[in-house]
Amino acid sequence: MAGEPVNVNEFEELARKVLPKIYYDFFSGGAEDQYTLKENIEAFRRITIRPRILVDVSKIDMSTIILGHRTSAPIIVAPTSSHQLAHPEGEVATARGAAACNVIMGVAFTSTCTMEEVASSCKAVRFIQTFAFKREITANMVQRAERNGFRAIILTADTPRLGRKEADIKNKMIAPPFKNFEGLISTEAVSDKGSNVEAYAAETLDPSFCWKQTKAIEAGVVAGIIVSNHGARQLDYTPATISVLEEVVHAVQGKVPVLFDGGIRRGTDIFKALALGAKAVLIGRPVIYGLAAKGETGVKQVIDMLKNELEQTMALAGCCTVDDITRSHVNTETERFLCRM
Ligand SMILES: Cc1cc2nc3c(=O)[nH]c(=O)nc-3n(C[C@H](O)[C@H](O)[C@H](O)COP(=O)(O)O)c2cc1C
Ligand SMILES: CCCCCCC(=O)C(=O)O
Repeated sequence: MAGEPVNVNEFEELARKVLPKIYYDFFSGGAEDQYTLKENIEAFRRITIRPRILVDVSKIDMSTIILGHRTSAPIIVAPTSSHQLAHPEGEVATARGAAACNVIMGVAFTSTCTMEEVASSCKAVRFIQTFAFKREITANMVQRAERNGFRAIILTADTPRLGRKEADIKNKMIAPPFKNFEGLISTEAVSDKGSNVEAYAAETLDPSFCWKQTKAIEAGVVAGIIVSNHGARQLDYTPATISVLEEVVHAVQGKVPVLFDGGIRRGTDIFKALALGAKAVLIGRPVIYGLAAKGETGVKQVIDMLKNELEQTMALAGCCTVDDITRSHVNTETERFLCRM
């Protein structure tokens, strides 16, 4: 690629060049056959946009309110682990990039900078992500989240154990120290069976956690739902997230906002997800590729790129605000098929 990257896919190319193969494989890979990984991207290509023309689009406003926080666009940085494997400044640089773009930063508990380091690095609105960890780890995380001004807790519910990422197993992927666990478990977790990320998981996750224990839902403390398949890193052959988004939106009946992630690489993808009912989207790998390529600047450039592309899509589709984006602005494959019958 000659010159500066002009889209997210070109940022991935840059990241692939600068990262050691073992880390590029870790960030880019999915579970087993990687069917779902490809589908997360391909399913977006099967959705087409139905623009409105001759609309006054001289002013486009992408801003929105997510769980009470006004942001510049319906974009959130997805919680992803191990940012220092992409760049020495790790999650601190990512959070600063998010803050510069005025979007929400999702921080994984399995980050390489501590929650405290991220919190003191910038003014980004921050959400902390947790797995169903053993109780003492969860209690510690909640107390620190409150103390450090995290505004929401994202509970990742699809990980009673870790998905099988075969590249990591072959590469004998070594997890970096996940510093938030310091004092809670041995951060020297090791395994002789390939990826030691699995050793971390085995030591910290509570696989018995189930619906019986999720009193939170009954108590009404669930403020939102994220439609996600973990970037296709857990159970392979689950459907592309964009293909099930609408079904979830219907089931939720507007009781809480529905957020979305998986395979967003273009502003048109964000537009499609909003048209199918998402309040906002989370972006995982593209942010990591920006971080790997250029640190904080790269994170900002990736988010700005997606914002610019969304703005362009809205203008060309005749939508001045995110609320103007409706279900009738997209056609799914099923609808096109039915039209032909
Ligand atoms: C390298 C990597 C690490 C991730 N780590 C976590 C994690 O620690 N916790 C979590 O809930 N999700 C994690 N995810 C899933 C993301 O939150 C998100 O669902 C996914 O990246 C969205 O798909 P995308 O990468 O296509 O945007 C991770 C994803 C990637 C690619
Ligand atoms: C308890 C360690 C788990 C790390 C998982 C990171 C992750 O969700 C992913 O790589 O995907």
